[in-house]
Amino acid sequence: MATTETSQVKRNRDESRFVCSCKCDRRDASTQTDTKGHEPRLSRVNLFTLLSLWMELFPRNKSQPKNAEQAKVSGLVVVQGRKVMGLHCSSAELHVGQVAVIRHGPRLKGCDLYFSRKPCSTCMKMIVNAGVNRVSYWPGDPELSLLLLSDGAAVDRQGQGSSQEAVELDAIAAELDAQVHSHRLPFLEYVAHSESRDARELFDELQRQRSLEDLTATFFVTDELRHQYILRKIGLENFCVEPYFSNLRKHMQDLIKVLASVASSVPDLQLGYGFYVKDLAEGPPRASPRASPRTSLSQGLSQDLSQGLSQGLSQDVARHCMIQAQLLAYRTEDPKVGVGAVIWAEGKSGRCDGTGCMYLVGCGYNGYPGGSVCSAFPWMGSEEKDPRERKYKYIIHAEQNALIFRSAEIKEDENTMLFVTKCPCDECVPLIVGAGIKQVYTTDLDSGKDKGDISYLKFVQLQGVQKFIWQKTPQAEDLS
Ligand SMILES: O=c1ccn([C@H]2C[C@H](O)[C@@H](COP(=O)(O)OP(=O)(O)OP(=O)(O)O)O2)c(=O)[nH]1
Repeated sequence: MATTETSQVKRNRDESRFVCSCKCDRRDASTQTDTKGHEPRLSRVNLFTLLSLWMELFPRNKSQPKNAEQAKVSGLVVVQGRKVMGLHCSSAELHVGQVAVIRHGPRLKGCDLYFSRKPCSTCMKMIVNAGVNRVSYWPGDPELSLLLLSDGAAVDRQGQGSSQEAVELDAIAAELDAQVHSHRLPFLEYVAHSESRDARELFDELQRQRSLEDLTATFFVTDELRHQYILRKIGLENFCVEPYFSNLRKHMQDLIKVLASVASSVPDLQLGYGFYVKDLAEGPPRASPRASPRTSLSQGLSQDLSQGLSQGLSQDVARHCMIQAQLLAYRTEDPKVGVGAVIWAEGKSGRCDGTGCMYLVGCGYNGYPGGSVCSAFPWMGSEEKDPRERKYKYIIHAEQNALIFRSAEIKEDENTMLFVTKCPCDECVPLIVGAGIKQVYTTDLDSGKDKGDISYLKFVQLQGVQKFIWQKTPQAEDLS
């Protein structure tokens, strides 16, 4: 197994990074910021770490029985090279490591796995034997929780680390969190159009605060002694030493803050917004606010599809997927606007995953061609007079990258759904239709605009693909 972590941990356990990824490509090596006055961006490692934490929170059917061993739900991101192969979470019956083995089997060879909790030794032995390149996990309470044990005796041999195991966290650029909240965030921008300033600020603060409290309670071990105890038990005793311990906790808190800001940038249903078929005159919205994820996802869907209709996802699943896309947008290489896209499909089988029968098809963000040096490309927008200095001909759109780097084929008889943080432009609409995507979840803020280099005219006329547009719920609309 090609990993040089043991020596690198020592060299890199400094203020900026705990473990250096020795396989970074040229651009990835720049981590949080780019060279041309770009806004700070998330590093690859931080993106995958945040996605794994977020996957742990995939909306689950509340009536599902608890895992018999009381294992904590975990999230997982499977990455091969530049491609995200899967986003998973554990189910009532299976740990997320088992889900990975079932879903990917031999395809795990050479992959990097990002877990939201240190997996148990049973999962770890299978994963390592599959030939993975690296297993990275969030250094909090592990899957087999040590916080649940009254006498402190670990039931699992948590400390038995393999050489592929690593904790990978990059320092967050100081401005990133502020930027996450001030950036042209499409969903908050929509709110800004429709609410008074006071309502907006209150709204914003409420969401963010609530989100931060919930995420901290889930992912952070507030008590330092407990945290040190956990680190020792899971084989990370080196991180208990200062200044590494404080740095580690600071990195963890910074990442949780970013996740809270991103999550609160897609306000939830309680605040009166959701994804609905746009023209309310067409009848009641098809995405039901109260439907549980699995009921609206799986029941009767193929039947509905054969009639050319689908109910749409439950609001909490749709919002969850949009936040995945919003996280991806923070890897953008466009200095002005980050766009993220994820494509999920609803399979006919494979319910072992905590995501039910939903599986990831692909994901992407807007950026310059892979493997290139982005400073070689023009990066100005429409404000630049010289067309040769504008970015539009070079940047690959989020939807395009999601299709190019997809890890699964799009099947005609399945419901395939695109979640994209910006209204698809005229370059992307034909790709969406041609690829066989059946539903698009997005915002239509740009819809109908023609900016010359880029236009957004085709989406309005798009037929045969259901459009779920982020807007006020019909109930909130009635009240206003
Ligand atoms: O379907 C789409 C449409 C656009 N983009 C990306 C490509 C490009 O990186 C950016 C262009 O965004 P916009 O249309 O907002 O242009 P701008 O020049 O950034 O902003 P402005 O509206 O000020 O002209 O968005 C996508 O990824 N997918």
